[in-house]
Amino acid sequence: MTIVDIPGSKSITARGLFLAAAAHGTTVLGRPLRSDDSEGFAEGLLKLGYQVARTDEEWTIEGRPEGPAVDSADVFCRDGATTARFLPALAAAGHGTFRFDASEQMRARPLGPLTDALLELGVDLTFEGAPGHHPLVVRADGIKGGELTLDAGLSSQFLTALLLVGPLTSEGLRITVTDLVSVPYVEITIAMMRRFGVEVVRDGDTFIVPPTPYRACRYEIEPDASTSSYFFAAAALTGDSVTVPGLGDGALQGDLAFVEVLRQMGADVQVGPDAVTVIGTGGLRGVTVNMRDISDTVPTLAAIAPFADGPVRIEDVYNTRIKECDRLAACEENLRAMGVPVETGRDWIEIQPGVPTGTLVKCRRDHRIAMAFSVTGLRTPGITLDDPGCVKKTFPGFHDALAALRASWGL
Ligand SMILES: O=C(O)C1=C[C@@H](OP(=O)(O)O)[C@@H](O)[C@H](O)C1
Ligand SMILES: C=C(OP(=O)(O)O)C(=O)O
Repeated sequence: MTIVDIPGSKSITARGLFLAAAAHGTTVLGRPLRSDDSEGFAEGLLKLGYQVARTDEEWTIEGRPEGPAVDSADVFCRDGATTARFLPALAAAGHGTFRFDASEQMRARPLGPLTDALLELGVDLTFEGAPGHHPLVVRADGIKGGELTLDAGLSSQFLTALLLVGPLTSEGLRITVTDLVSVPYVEITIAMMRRFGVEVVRDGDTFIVPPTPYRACRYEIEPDASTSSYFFAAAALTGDSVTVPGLGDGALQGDLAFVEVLRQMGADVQVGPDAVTVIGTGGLRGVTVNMRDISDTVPTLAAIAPFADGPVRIEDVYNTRIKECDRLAACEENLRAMGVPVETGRDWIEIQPGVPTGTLVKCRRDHRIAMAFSVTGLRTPGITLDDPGCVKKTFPGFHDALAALRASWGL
């Protein structure tokens, strides 16, 4: 049994930072993720004048329910969509002039449904370039609140940003969604808001957020379930076993459901109260799976799919085309380069059994493409990455962790 120490959840760290900044009192986040995305979020808060003290073990944040401590700031959100989508909402509830920009990759990703909602709420917001994209300037003067209709069919992060800012508005928010992807991420948001003292009421497609103040707390961040998927997949692929402590049946992250896909494919999966173990059983079955709720794990499944005894078909994942890269296209291109038969459509990919050959993986600056195809490399000699460093977005120590796993398995 190999125990793998997985760093903290990116999504929980980002929400923890937002909630801590918005709360009354001092919050301590235990075991936060230290990666480009989460450090970028923390740096953004610092730019907005919040106090954030970081050690490897915990981050301490002084809350400012009144909003940013500076009256102007220029925030660079790097590649992180949580930073780029959540922080403008936080700033809009304060007072001052705040500019947000992001990397070329993040500039290309959509923001429109969120910014339309903020405009509808009366926020003074302008785009320097293409409407609905970074860079943008928020001239903030508080948010009154009210009713909204939101299309969150491209990203649940639009809804999360509005839910998080809801309690900071003077009258609260009532948000009706016309479409919604990645639902488990919204559940993380609501559960964490509850820990910070705010109860969101859900009535069908409508989310009602009261103008209740957030209260600081001490919050322990669980290991990242999406990151864990590479190690669980590695076990399923090689016939070895991996245990991730700190993730269990009470985990908040929907991406833990990836282990259920591995179970369907034949792996032995044990989900206990404080740990999850995946044991490979020597073969993988083909599967058809809807991954709308867990789309960050699509590349992980695609990367082990050629080793299954039948086709692996992944459905309902259009929005993986607007992540760090077009992930369906990236998976298709790399699998094809390995000689694996693969087809894609607007929102699906189907991979046939095959024997992948070594190739230079084109990562498209996407950490998940790099990490996923590194797992293929456990069974395929000669897999190299054109951009190994891009893993820093969520797991700078990934290559060392995978090397340690290889060593413990004698691979
Ligand atoms: O809210 C979050 O923390 C996230 C939501 C998901 O995005 P979408 O809602 O855009 O699918 C996920 O892919 C992303 O990595 C993190
Ligand atoms: C899509 C991702 O990140 P984000 O949308 O938060 O940039 C991811 O981490 O796979």
